[in-house]
Amino acid sequence: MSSVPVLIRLLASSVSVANRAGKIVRDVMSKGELGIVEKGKDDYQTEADRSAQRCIIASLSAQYPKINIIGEEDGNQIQDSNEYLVMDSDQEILAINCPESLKGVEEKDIVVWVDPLDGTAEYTQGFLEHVTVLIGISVNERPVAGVIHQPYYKNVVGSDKIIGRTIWGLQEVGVGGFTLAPPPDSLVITTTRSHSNAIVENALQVMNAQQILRVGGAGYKVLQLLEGKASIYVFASPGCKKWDTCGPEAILSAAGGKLTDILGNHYKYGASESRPNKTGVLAAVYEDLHSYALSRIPQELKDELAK
Ligand SMILES: Nc1ncnc2c1ncn2[C@@H]1O[C@H](COP(=O)(O)O)[C@@H](O)[C@H]1OP(=O)(O)O
Ligand SMILES: [Mg+2]
Ligand SMILES: [Mg+2]
Ligand SMILES: [Mg+2]
Repeated sequence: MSSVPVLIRLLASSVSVANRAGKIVRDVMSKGELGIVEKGKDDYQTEADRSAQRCIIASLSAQYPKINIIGEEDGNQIQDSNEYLVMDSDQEILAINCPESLKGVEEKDIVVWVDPLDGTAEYTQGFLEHVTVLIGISVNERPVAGVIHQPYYKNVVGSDKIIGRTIWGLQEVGVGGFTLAPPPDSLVITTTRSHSNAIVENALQVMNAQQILRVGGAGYKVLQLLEGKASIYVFASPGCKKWDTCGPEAILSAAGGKLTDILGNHYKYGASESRPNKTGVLAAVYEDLHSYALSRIPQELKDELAK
């Protein structure tokens, strides 16, 4: 067990803890007491965000004390979180052959970005399939592994109905938990449904898209790219933060895709980086779609966001 490199063990633990966090998200909803707190304009937190984060951070920090773990929500009372401790590891991930380049990674080299519930606005409004739990693992400022868990995904396996699924990605290994599909035949853009503004709309208009999907969450939109439901994810606004993109970017790049800001630059995921992704999000599985979108965005709009 201890011969398994820490990065693989951490990804295996992240898959297990994301599953548990997803159950917490469902349980809070079915109890019906969301405990909504307004953090800012169009920015909410619920009991599900708080409890899921406590579960993830308590579980990972108990097992990996030297890793820097950064979560979206404030105020983690780790001391009374024992009921939430998840010490399991996903066996399929544990069996992965670690890429040579990641074998020597130590706990102190790793920064983990946690979004316990991505798509909080949609969660409170009943768009439950948009909700995800995101765990992003970065090394040397780059996302190398990640997990997107969908607590409300409906699966039918034989005669059994299974709720929830977990998607993972690891640099140089690939992705799992779903089937990668080619992009749609026509240009389909996916974007925000709850954080739009004039600049966001301007960046959509110039794309000449056949269809614009307005859905919640960075995790869900990246999944739409991976499953061939959308061609490009365009969000020309500063609202997303490092925990929104670290996990999804890791999975997208493990699948050969690309996530950048709207200027085409990669975000860095070191612990001292500022939290907001100030210059927006542009993502696609295919390089030509990403560069098409990049070429369509007017320079004035890029300058406006980069200001
Ligand atoms: N203006 C904003 N204020 C707070 N969070 C934002 C904002 N814009 C985006 N986000 C975060 O980025 C995610 C993706 O954005 P969108 O759904 O608008 O495309 C949101 O679900 C939200 O994450 P979270 O729900 O975890 O707070
Ligand atoms: Mg939030
Ligand atoms: Mg989020
Ligand atoms: Mg969140």
